Amino acid sequence: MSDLPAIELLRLDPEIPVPQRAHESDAGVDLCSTVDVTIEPGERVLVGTGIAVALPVGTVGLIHPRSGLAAKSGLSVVNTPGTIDAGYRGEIKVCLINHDLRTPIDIRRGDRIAQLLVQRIELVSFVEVESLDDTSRGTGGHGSSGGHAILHAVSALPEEEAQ
Ligand SMILES: O=c1ccn([C@H]2C[C@H](O)[C@@H](COP(=O)(O)OP(=O)(O)OP(=O)(O)O)O2)c(=O)[nH]1
Ligand SMILES: [Mg+2]
Repeated sequence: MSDLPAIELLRLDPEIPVPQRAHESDAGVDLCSTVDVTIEPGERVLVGTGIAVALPVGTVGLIHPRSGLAAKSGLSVVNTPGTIDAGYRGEIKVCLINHDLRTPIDIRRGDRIAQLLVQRIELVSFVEVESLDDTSRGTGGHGSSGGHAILHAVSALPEEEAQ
């Protein structure tokens, strides 16, 4: 499916399965927790996956949350997407967070907690200049083009409540 060579993968914890795609065209392979842990509402915890990889130079590994767990329980990844550098040979770890306001999340050893995507990247260089070219966007950002749901919600309120 990819013209990259198969990526060397080390199981640091032999009981953890080799990461798999749930379906052959899925973007990510699922990563499992090596530990049992309970994440309290609003808390975060760094969890090992028992996996190390040797990514080819010119690629990056990205750690994404799993949408099912996010929707059902509020589980996410603090630094989503996590960046796995091509030169990194340590254990892939996932910084999980419980976004639910009330309910703790129980993670069991072997649970699929996140997914690893591998993407090609450009190892660009940067050159310092005195000024940048003109564009239609210019320096506008952070909502300069409008159309934000929160603004619609506020403007839909009766005038005294919107103050
Ligand atoms: O979710 C993640 C993110 C990173 N890493 C590992 C692989 C990555 O190559 C290394 C460094 O990650 P990053 O550059 O995001 O962290 P940093 O805080 O900048 O650390 P460093 O100074 O080591 O680059 O940590 C993980 O295992 N999981
Ligand atoms: Mg870094």
